[in-house]
Amino acid sequence: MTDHSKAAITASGLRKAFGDHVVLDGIDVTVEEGTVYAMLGPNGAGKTTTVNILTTLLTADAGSVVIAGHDVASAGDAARAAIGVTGQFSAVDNLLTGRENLQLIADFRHLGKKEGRERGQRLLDQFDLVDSATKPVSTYSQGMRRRLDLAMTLVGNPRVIFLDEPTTGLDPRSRHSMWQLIRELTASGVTIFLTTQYLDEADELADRVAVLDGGRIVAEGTPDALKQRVPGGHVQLQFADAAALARAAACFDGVTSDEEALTLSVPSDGSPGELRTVLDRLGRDGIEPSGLSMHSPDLDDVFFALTGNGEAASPTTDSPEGAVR
Ligand SMILES: Nc1ncnc2c1ncn2[C@@H]1O[C@H](COP(=O)(O)OP(=O)(O)OP(=O)(O)O)[C@@H](O)[C@H]1O
Repeated sequence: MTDHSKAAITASGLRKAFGDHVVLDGIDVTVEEGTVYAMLGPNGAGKTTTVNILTTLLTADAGSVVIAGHDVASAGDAARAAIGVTGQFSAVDNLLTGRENLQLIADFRHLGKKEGRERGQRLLDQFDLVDSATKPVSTYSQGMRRRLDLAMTLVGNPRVIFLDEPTTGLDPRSRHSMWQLIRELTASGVTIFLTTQYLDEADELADRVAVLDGGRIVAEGTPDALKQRVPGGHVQLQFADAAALARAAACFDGVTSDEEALTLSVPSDGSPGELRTVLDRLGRDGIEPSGLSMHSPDLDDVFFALTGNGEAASPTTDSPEGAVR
């Protein structure tokens, strides 16, 4: 990885309450230039509130925010000039075509006719929207709308981009194409702050991940470092019938058995030695599993261990594979 020494986003001691509901209870965020920072959290954890404060749409009750070297309290305009925001609710105008939407933003940014047209064309190319450029957005698929929304964010050439749940509700193919676009943006030096409910998305894209829960950041680090913090590795054993499953379950402490799937999860560090111990123990009672697989801890394990609130994290839209369940 490149050596990133400058922070694109620094927030310290952010607090926000709505009435007596404390949503953010003193959070600190540092995002290095040219990296992807993912904020994870169950529904209602305060992710959008954080994005709104970092992007100056909302004022914090306490704390400070510096974006691309500009303090939002004293140099809000300069901070805003450096950022682009793509929210959960698309900003595109359905009645206009893709090209017209891009042109509108270019005009709004006073880019000048020629430059606006050229930048719009480049973005249509980059985001694979050329064929639909002259069709009204009302005819676009969800994935196309999200791509156009992100393209519109890029018209102003922002150095820091905020993506609030960029792939919620997208089908797997559209998610992957969005991920690819995000990777290309970071490769060009752009800094990305994204919120997501999808742990695999954070794992795929983020250099650092923060888990927000109860108004605080309960864990922060690289995806690998976070995975090392929680147990979650296990051997999953499959059995041919319920009787074998029950006998096997009695051999170990701390196991989880699934009587419908006829599987047993035995906590393990995933080493060959531990696997041998498990199989030897079953062998002593003459129990033979019909299949087995090893599982290393993943971000799901981190999330559930740290938030204790897995159910609340279920997305309200269709969940693509890898969503929080
Ligand atoms: N303007 C507001 N007035 C009152 N309460 C608010 C306001 N905005 C947000 N909240 C509350 O603050 C809490 C955090 O909301 P926020 O939208 O930041 O969460 P989130 O983590 O983004 O959730 P989701 O994943 O559902 O988008 C919620 O309980 C929400 O109801």
